[in-house]
Amino acid sequence: MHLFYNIYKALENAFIYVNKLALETLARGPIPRHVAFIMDGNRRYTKDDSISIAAGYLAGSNTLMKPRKKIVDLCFECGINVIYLYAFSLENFHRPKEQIDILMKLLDGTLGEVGENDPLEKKHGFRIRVSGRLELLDDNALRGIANAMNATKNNQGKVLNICVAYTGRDEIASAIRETVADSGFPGKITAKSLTENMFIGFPPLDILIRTSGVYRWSDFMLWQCHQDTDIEVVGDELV
Ligand SMILES: CC(C)=CCC/C(C)=C/CC/C(C)=C/COP(=O)(O)OP(=O)(O)O
Repeated sequence: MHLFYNIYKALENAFIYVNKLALETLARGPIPRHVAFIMDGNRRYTKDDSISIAAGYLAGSNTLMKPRKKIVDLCFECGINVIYLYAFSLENFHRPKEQIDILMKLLDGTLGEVGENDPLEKKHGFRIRVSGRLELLDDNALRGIANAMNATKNNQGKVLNICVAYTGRDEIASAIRETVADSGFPGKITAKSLTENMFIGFPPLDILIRTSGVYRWSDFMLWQCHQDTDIEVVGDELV
């Protein structure tokens, strides 16, 4: 028993050391500043492990949001200042209602916990912004979202953007509508005026990561994937 415990401890220490080394190596740069994640493959993961879809989404959410070396923690530790998550697309509304309800409850559960006693938020002091057609969400999700945005609204610097009820094309269409409504004149539509009316706005993306091994864009952040130095950054607190 004693021998097994020693082997276990040695492996644990080796793991901590390798982890630290990997982080230090990564931190030497260059570090991307703005990174987006398409959080795909949660249902496929449930088939391999024969667990419920709810458990699969919870595992996905925990992999991102839990403290101690999970994705958001690691990104902020490495010096990435702005993270974007694609948590629910407009297309996802076509899924079975029970699956939509699972995700809405998860948003409420995870975002509803953000606040004073949340270790991840305490460690990094990041702001949470949620973008998309929030009016299409149910009360569960809206409650969690309101809590997270409110609890972190005074935080400066790091930002966790969560896109819900979102697609990139809908964002662009909505920005065109807003720009015309603001100016009353289609001639006022420019790349800059549209940027100002996007749900997410800027800054542009450095890296887009899709989990699950599938190579597809899925209509995420189409506008922001373009690096254009001529466009003024909107909201300098995001840079
Ligand atoms: C708090 C917070 C940010 C929560 C997010 C939770 C989460 C993991 C959302 C992902 C939702 C989703 C519809 C993924 C895409 O396909 P899929 O993974 O459903 O299915 P697939 O395996 O069929 O591609």
